[in-house]
Amino acid sequence: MKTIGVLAVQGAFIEHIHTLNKLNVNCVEIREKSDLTNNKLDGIILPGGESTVIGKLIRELDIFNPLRQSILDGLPVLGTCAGLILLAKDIVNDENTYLGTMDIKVRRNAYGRQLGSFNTSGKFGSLNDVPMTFIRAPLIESVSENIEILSQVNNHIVAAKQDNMVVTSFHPELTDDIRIHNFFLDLIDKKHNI
Ligand SMILES: NC(=O)CC[C@H](N)C(=O)O
Repeated sequence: MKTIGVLAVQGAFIEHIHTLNKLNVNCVEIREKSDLTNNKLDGIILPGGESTVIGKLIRELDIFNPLRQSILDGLPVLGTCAGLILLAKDIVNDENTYLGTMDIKVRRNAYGRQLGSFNTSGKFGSLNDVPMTFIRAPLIESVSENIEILSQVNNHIVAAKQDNMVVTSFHPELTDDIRIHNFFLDLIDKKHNI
């Protein structure tokens, strides 16, 4: 059985755990450094929430360096919403970057206040009609050529993959649809070559 860590310092981590519980995997909440170092993780999920807060907390809790190194070493990671922002190498409207492991340029809160939250559905890779919940979501403004675009909504990139890293600007954990989490588990099985 796979062991999946879920970064659990702030944000919508419990919803990811509820989804993973439907998928017959062992879940570990990552709240401190030892949770990362004492468990043999097959993958990790960085949830939505507030990227500035999560970014600050992982530094304070000493999670930042081992987490970043594990991702650079190939640990499969699914970053949703704030998790996507944490992984981006370039954040156009934030003076900081956080883990900075993925070759994407993102804009935080890209839909503005009026359209801050909405639901839609769309294609994700080979999957159709995937429900997507956007909450003050970031957009991927540009990607380098080593990135596979998995989903676009209204001509905006909302999901992408680079090697061991998959990101969505929406929240797959806030719907009953388990296919994106399954996609992530498949990615782990196939050693990133989907
Ligand atoms: N739902 C979310 O994760 C929103 C992300 C948030 N706007 C941020 O910048 O961190």
